[in-house]
Amino acid sequence: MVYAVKELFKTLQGEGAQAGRAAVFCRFTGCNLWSGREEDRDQAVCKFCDTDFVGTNGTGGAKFKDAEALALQIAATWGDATHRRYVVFTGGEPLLQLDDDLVAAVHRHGFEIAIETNGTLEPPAGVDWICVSPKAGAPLNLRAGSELKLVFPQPDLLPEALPDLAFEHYFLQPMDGPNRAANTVAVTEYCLENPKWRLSLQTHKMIGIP
Ligand SMILES: C[S@@+](CC[C@H](N)C(=O)[O-])C[C@H]1O[C@@H](n2cnc3c(N)ncnc32)[C@H](O)[C@@H]1O
Ligand SMILES: Nc1nc2[nH]cc(C(=O)O)c2c(=O)[nH]1
Ligand code: SF4
Ligand SMILES: [Mg+2]
Repeated sequence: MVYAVKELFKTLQGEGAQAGRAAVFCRFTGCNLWSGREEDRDQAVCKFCDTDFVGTNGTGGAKFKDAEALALQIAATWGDATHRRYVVFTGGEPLLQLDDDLVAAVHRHGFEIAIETNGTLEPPAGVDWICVSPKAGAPLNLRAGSELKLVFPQPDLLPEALPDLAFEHYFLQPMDGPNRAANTVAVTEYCLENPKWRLSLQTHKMIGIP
């Protein structure tokens, strides 16, 4: 199939349990919880998104004609190092496009595969690291994985209201926007009282990398 990619770049994973690790980020175009247009934000299921995922005009963005073409570009973006090759599929919502063919192609190129997903859709088999970030008002269908990363606060999706889940790690990430400082204080207090949860900061924003 053809894959629509907004941007493709190498950086450090900024968030969650893999923070600090070198990774190629493949940001797919499109999401099932928001059109990406500012005029639709108020009506969207997910209203706080910090990301432009519309079109294919970002750094390294393009339409790729098949899985091998995209895997080759991911490998070229990573460079020569053969050790700890890591790709993060994000978006937008990556599970609208990530399929068995692409998983197989990037595995053939020696990559571990991570996804950042809103948890509404099932992933293909073989994904090595699954980060689920549930959204208030959207179905949480993916209830197990490597890490749960809940953006906080979402008044209609508080941590204590989550159903039974089976993740290896549980993170709260302060919602970025006008209240980021207050949200960071609130997450800190929540983690102090509820040690199941850990603070995830968006460290890439702190150091000015993508
Ligand atoms: C842009 S989303 C793309 C992947 C997927 N659609 C999802 O929501 O998980 C990547 C990550 O950024 C988080 N995120 C989005 N907007 C944010 C904000 N304003 N503050 C903090 N985290 C945010 C999401 O919850 C998710 O964990
Ligand atoms: N450095 C960096 N780390 C990230 N972790 C998750 C991101 C995302 O937008 O999915 C992201 C991102 O956009 N940049
Ligand atoms: S689900 Fe993810 S990509 Fe979609 S609007 Fe929300 S944060 Fe953004
Ligand atoms: Mg981001």
